[in-house]
Amino acid sequence: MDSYGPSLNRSQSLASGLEKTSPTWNKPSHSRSSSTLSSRHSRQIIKDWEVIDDPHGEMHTGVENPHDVSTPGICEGYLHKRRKWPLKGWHKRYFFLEAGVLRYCKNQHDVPRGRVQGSLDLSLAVMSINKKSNRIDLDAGDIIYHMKAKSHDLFYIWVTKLQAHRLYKKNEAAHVHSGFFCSLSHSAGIGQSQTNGDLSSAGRADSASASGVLPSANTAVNTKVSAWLQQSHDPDICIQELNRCHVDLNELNRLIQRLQTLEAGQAFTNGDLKRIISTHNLSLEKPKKHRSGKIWGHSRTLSRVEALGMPIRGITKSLSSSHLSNSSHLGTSVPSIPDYVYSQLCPSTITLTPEGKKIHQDICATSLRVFTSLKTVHEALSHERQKLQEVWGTNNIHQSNALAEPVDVRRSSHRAPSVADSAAEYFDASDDILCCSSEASDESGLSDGSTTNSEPEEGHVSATRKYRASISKSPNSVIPKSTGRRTSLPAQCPDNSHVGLMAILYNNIGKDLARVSMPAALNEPVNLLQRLCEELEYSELLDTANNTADPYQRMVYIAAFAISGYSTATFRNRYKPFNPVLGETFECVREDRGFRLISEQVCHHPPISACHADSDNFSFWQDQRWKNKFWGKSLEILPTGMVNVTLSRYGDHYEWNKVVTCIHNVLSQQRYLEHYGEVTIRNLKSNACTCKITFVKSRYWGSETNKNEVQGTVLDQSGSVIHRFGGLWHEGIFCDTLPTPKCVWKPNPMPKDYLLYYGFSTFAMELNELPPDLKPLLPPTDSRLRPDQKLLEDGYVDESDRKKDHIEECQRERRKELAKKGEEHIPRFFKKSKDLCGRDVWVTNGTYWKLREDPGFAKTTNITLW
Ligand SMILES: CC(C)CCC[C@@H](C)[C@H]1CC[C@H]2[C@@H]3CC=C4C[C@@H](O)CC[C@]4(C)[C@H]3CC[C@]12C
Repeated sequence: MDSYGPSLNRSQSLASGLEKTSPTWNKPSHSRSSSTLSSRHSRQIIKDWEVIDDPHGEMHTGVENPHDVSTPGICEGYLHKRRKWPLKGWHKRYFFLEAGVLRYCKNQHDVPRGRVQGSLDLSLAVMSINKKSNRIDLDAGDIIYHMKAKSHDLFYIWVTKLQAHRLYKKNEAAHVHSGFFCSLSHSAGIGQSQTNGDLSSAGRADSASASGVLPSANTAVNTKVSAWLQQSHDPDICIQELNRCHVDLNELNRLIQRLQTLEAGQAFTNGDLKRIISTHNLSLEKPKKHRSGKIWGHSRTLSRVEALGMPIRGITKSLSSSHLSNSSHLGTSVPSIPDYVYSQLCPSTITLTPEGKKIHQDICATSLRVFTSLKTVHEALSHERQKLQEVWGTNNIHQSNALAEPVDVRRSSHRAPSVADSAAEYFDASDDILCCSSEASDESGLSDGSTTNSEPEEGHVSATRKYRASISKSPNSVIPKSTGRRTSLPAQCPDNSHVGLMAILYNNIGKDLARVSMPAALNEPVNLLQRLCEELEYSELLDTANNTADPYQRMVYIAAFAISGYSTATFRNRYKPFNPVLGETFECVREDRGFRLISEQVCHHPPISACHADSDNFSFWQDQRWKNKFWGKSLEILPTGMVNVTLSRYGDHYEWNKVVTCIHNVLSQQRYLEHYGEVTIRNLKSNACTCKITFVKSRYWGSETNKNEVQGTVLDQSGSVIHRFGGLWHEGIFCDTLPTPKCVWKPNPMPKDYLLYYGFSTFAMELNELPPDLKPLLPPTDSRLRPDQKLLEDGYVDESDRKKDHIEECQRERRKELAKKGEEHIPRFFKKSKDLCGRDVWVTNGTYWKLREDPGFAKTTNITLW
């Protein structure tokens, strides 16, 4: 098995499909950069990985069927697919590629039975390949497939096929969109004349609403939208371009038909070979000898060639291998195509007589024209989309907050794409964004399962449905009594939709997100130290656990606590917490909840935040660091380090891992968060029971109700299930095996207008509050005293940005100073230690609260951070 981490380490440029060298990727030394991308079409290789772009200069024109010139042939066969968690490794899956959609089944026989395990729309996917290990990764935002071919020749064929299908699917999407737009324009009376149809706004709005495109109920919106339509010239551009396209496509059709009539028989080029591969239906499985002679999956392809009874002209085995070996980007030496695949390549397409060559050139030129037209249409539509959004946004304040809405009311990627959505998706997918890891070598077991589509056991979905129904029947948690703390932030969150996230992510490929400086407009006014504290929002579950005599029931409450920590993410995908500077601290004293917490940024490289909380009932500590992997469309956060809880009454010491958090569609407006993976909770002081919690990865085609699903079991020493519970990490957890079945946890109601205030819960809002009587007690390193964060909280985004730059600059200076002296930063309130398994951990050194009381931080020597 090849390693996972290095595969994601990608760092140079590549000319995929095109025989040219593209500019080398330059990573700026300073992480903060708003510069545009060095080259939109640059391709990158980090280590052995390459991001495969669409072959812009080269059209894959299928010539098999002149009436359907652009449909690439089917491709099917076994590939290895990275296993779902919790198991590592690979399993063999039968893949079936047709009309731009890749589906897979457990085996070949499941295909005709329709037992599809997963499917991925290639037009939405960023494709990365590793030719050394024959690996292909597809990231479609919602779904990521990691695949491996068993030989280099099959790898070559699959990549060629996938490329062709992706291009096909994208073009198809563009056609659908332009067709849609045309019909919209036609129904609005613009007509074919291409003159600026002088339409009354009422006419346009009426026809649009009649076709159900615009919400007819909202007349204010309709009026705005019709005003927008009136100003728009882009629809006319689209119509002109599409007419041009139509003419060109007719020409293409004619050329291809002529080409087909010509005889094959001459040498062919790499381009030909790729084209042939793209065009044909291929079954990549070795035909097995079968009594009836009928083999599923081959009958269609092999029998066609056989039925034609054609001698293989034009291609000879030796030729094919020599040509393959020159192949532009798939490898220095590509082995010959296996016989059983080779025999499926119909030779009639290799028509390269001089006349054939000329036709071929014409086809390419015409295809390019079509491509350019479609690009123009696409740009025009994107522009229209933006305008439509603006109009919509001014009418609907929540529109701008749509991102932060609960996942189950959003998920636009799961409905049929709208014109606007698809245009954005198309744009996203055609950008060269590479997949990378913040770590050079990452063997993290967590990441292993994280990116595959989980295939929950049968019954999972129905169990969650039941849990969900029970949760909704359970009373809401009592609204917490007034604590005298603030109930709102001083200022609303800024609009950050203009910030060029793509350039930032590009420029910081391979870096820890926790070290990447972003414009303050992307930040939320809490930092990662404070977010650690947020995990204690439902600390009452630990209090309950400490008052529960039965060890199995106790475990249920510990599990509910572990899950509750993830619920803060529900409305928080638009802003990033501030990165604490080295030596920054944060304290949180909650008399009302009976705990106090301290946290400190203990290490900068890698960034590590440590925390420790105490109460009469429990202690809670963890040191958090995470790696991030950028797959082109999604950003995975892989936390390392364990969470620890001890309970005073029973002396239990629970320890558990964290799951992966994935920010899907990170660059687009369809961004959403998902947690997935398995948590194991162990009690290090007793073997009586363990707990397994599964954060189920949602299925792309699943119903909205299986999003954010969590299921868990408490097991006794022998592995028997003692308790079962489940629900959704943003809605609550129900346990039906307790003496009285009940909802063990439900999130607190959100404060008023929470979407306008970063999606913060009341608890989150209180974190950065600085009451006057607290100020003199804090060390000057406390996050509440950090001026940039405060400025942002108060709504001064530009000032915050400048201050942030300054603070980061100061941190760099301090680091240089230390390095000059050959010294290392020593954290003030935490020390490095080893846990029972020998892992490095950061634990409290017990000095914070003592110093705070005596002599008080005003009288100690403190470092100046800002
Ligand atoms: C680029 C920006 C604007 C996109 C937003 C990024 C946000 C959503 C990311 C950045 C850092 C991320 C956090 C980093 C670490 C953890 C700890 C983990 O155990 C739970 C998820 C959690 C708490 C992440 C939630 C999502 C997060 C807040």
